[in-house]
Amino acid sequence: MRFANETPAHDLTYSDVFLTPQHSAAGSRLGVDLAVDDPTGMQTPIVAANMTSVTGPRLAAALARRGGLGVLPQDLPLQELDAAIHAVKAAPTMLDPLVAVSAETTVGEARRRVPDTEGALLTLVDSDGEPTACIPASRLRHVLPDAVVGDLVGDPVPSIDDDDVTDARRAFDLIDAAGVGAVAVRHHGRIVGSLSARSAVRATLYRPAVDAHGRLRVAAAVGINGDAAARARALVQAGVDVLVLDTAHGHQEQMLEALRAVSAAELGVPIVAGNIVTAEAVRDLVTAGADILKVGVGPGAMCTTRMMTAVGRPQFSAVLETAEAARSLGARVWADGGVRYPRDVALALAAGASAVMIGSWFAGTLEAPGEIETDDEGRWFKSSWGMASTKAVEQRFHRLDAFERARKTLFAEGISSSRIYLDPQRPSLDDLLDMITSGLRSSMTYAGAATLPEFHERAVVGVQSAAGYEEGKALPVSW
Ligand SMILES: NC(=O)C1=CN([C@@H]2O[C@H](COP(=O)(O)OP(=O)(O)OC[C@H]3O[C@@H](n4cnc5c(N)ncnc54)[C@H](OP(=O)(O)O)[C@@H]3O)[C@@H](O)[C@H]2O)C=CC1
Ligand SMILES: Nc1nc2c(ncn2[C@@H]2O[C@H](COP(=O)(O)O)[C@@H](O)[C@H]2O)c(=O)[nH]1
Ligand SMILES: [K+]
Repeated sequence: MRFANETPAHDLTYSDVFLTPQHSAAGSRLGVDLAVDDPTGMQTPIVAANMTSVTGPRLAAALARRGGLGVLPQDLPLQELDAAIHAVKAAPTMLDPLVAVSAETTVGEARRRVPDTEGALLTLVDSDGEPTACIPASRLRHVLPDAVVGDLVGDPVPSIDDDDVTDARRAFDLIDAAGVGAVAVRHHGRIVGSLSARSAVRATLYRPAVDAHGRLRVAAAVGINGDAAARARALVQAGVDVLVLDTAHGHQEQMLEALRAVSAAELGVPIVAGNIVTAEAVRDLVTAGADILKVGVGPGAMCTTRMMTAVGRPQFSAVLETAEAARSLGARVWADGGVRYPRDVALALAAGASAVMIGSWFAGTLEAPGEIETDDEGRWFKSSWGMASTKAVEQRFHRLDAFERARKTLFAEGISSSRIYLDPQRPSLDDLLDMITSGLRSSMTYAGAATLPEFHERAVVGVQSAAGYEEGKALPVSW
């Protein structure tokens, strides 16, 4: 990447910069390869943050199915992490996962689990948990919320055989020929999943991130307090593919000790560590054993660090400088935090990040762990909070006595409660990924790049005024 004019004298963030179009030989946006240039096995450069309100097994599986990686948070007890890792490993790589409801489930509850969007299905299960029929979520439309799903079954949606699903194009044609948005998928007559026409299309655009056994990949975070190496070993034994050593101030002695210990354990998985924002921190953490650095102090949507401490660094410059330092040592960086538009993802990758970590944006999806709530105007939202907020600190240290817990909460550097609204047009993670990756694919062809390393090499970045940034926004009503 190079700047179009002289290298700026001060640090910049995403909205300060723009990409200039370059001569392109890339024929089509569909020909762009998004495979990730780091050792994690990702096929799409998107990581879901290790935040309790963002990444659980459902979101991690949904993201890995599209080539990205979910990082399970360090605050979960080991037993729960173990179950979450197993759930991701058991999840389908191609089919849509079943959302099971019983005949007694109320319509209100079913609607909160599967909103009425194109191709959305509910799967009715019997008392043994065995799927008996898939029905479209649209069937719950105009029905009172206290009715039960069992009374609405009627004709189930058509089904196809799982042999037909190995070829996504053929599966799409079968779904299309059936005249429905989605079908049930059967193996020897038993319902094993469902597939929407959109998912069949997506299967031709994304490659899942899978391990050597063809199972979806998943990462997990480890804090720096306690025996980090023992916890890391337990996680790898449970099946984790990538470890993320994570603390607010990654350039500290406790982190370096934890990194040395985890690295010495030779667990055979890539080690990500952070958060940092300087080239000096890159060198220290790589020397201690990090393969990838997690970069970003203060850009996060739930983060109050900059206002509390004045510490941090505008994210574009932080990524640019650390990525260069990391690449010179054979390491990589992930750009963590502050991503609000697809353009921010493109800019982080142009600056040299191998992947981009997203938190709050993904908290507002169907797949995020929280329940859907409804505000006074009927709009759907999910609750989110920062991992350094009073709420998170109280949860993390619930085992400490009240006095010690009170001392810890003094240092809160995050928001305890925020509402992340679901976009009614794009309520699922898949919808957001489509938006992000189509923006990115297009961005890459404007820069004349067919792969992410080429994008980093060829990108030319300009610096803009606030008015220049404002000009780029769409106008929903006339001016
Ligand atoms: N990217 C970002 O900008 C930030 C991210 N976070 C996220 O919040 C979560 C919790 O992280 P964290 O608060 O580090 O908790 P951890 O549980 O990981 O503990 C941090 C340890 O580092 C010590 N420490 C020393 N200086 C600092 C400092 N300036 N900030 C924080 N700890 C310090 C703490 O001791 P003691 O408590 O005694 O001081 C404690 O022992 C993580 O997921 C982290 O990524 C949090 C803040 C900023
Ligand atoms: N200073 C704080 N940073 C936090 C907190 N919780 C999470 N984070 C960081 O934000 C990113 C995600 O950024 P987003 O803009 O996509 O939401 C996450 O990975 C952490 O690094 C917090 O409480 N305080
Ligand atoms: K912030």
